[in-house]
Amino acid sequence: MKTVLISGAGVAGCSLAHWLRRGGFAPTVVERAPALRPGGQAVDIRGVALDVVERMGLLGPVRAAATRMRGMSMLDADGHELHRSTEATFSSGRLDSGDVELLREDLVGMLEQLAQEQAEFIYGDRVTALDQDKHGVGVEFEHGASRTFDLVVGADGLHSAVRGLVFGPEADFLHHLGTHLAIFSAENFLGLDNWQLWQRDGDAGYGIYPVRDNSELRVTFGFASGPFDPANRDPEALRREVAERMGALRWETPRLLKALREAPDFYSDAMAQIRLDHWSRGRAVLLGDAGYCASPLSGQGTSLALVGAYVLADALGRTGGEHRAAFAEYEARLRPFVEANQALATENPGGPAAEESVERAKNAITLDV
Ligand SMILES: Cc1cc2nc3c(=O)[nH]c(=O)nc-3n(C[C@H](O)[C@H](O)[C@H](O)COP(=O)(O)OP(=O)(O)OC[C@H]3O[C@@H](n4cnc5c(N)ncnc54)[C@H](O)[C@@H]3O)c2cc1C
Repeated sequence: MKTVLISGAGVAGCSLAHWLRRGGFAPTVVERAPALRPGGQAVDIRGVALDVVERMGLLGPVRAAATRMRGMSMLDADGHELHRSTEATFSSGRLDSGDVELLREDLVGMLEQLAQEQAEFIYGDRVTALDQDKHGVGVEFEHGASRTFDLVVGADGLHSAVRGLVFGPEADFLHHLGTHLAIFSAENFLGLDNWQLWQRDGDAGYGIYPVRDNSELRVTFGFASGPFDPANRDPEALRREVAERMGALRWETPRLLKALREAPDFYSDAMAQIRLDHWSRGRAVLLGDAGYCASPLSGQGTSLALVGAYVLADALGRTGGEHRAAFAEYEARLRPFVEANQALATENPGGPAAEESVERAKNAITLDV
């Protein structure tokens, strides 16, 4: 049985572990965090990605966990309502579309549970060195003993370590989109009932919505920023920087600042895309945000990860694990889909992509060849 090391237990890594096991491979997932990572806002599953979820047997649970937003209000800098909509929200698009929006942590929990039954999971460790030859890939870990695998997959997100080890420095592939995001939870002190608030104040603003039956809020704070310095990724330094930027805003900022300081699930990153000419080198291949992050602005990062995992496992299965042929097929099938979805983030700077573009992009691939 061919062995595959997957770096990263996010949407991409957990999905791939499931599909590889079903295809007769032996996957091992190594995740840097000590346990499943909570936090983040809601993510969207759209178009072809819903078919993938259905083939995993998860469409029912995913729909049951979907957010139930009724609409949204846009606010001015002092919190006065400028406009409201019961047809669409910024986070999920049209409310009558059939697409699913759910909390990232709920989706990853379901995917991890499915994969856990079949794959080896190692938490609290990470790859530190890779050494490929024609027989396999020698892998060194920060804590565990060295091992050899037939293949290695980098599914370790925007700042992928596997990409760094195999392809080179992040700065060569990361395209900053000019904004930085921070996401954290708060009590529902605004009394929101399945209703989103979006507020803009100059080049910064909040997106706020209630989750878990309105029992808590997830707050997104976005602000214009220069290119992200990958070296400066200490979470507490980021939290201080975010607090400083939030301090310039009016409205509910004092209470939001208190929530930011106390939040156990603070997450922050640059809005950026990853673009590479090739997603594989030898026995190593990239998947999801690690290889082709489209940024939260596209609304399609989760769907790309789900579809990418399916296509990669399918290609490996049909080539009997012959990685050169499989990686070439994976890339040929997936690249047009990736490009159509990355374009959603840049088509209308400062606002959402056109509905027709989203419809086209979310279905720009067929699962069966
Ligand atoms: C905590 C968190 C919150 C997020 N919140 C949002 C959100 O609110 N909205 C949104 O649109 N997108 C969010 N994202 C990004 C979104 O999940 C992805 O764009 C999308 O789901 C694609 O998933 P992925 O599996 O490729 O990458 P990710 O979801 O980023 O998963 C990558 C995984 O790899 C792990 N990892 C990182 N480095 C290493 C390493 N060196 N070794 C081992 N493991 C490693 C990470 O801990 C993570 O579990 C979030 C990501 C994270 C990690």
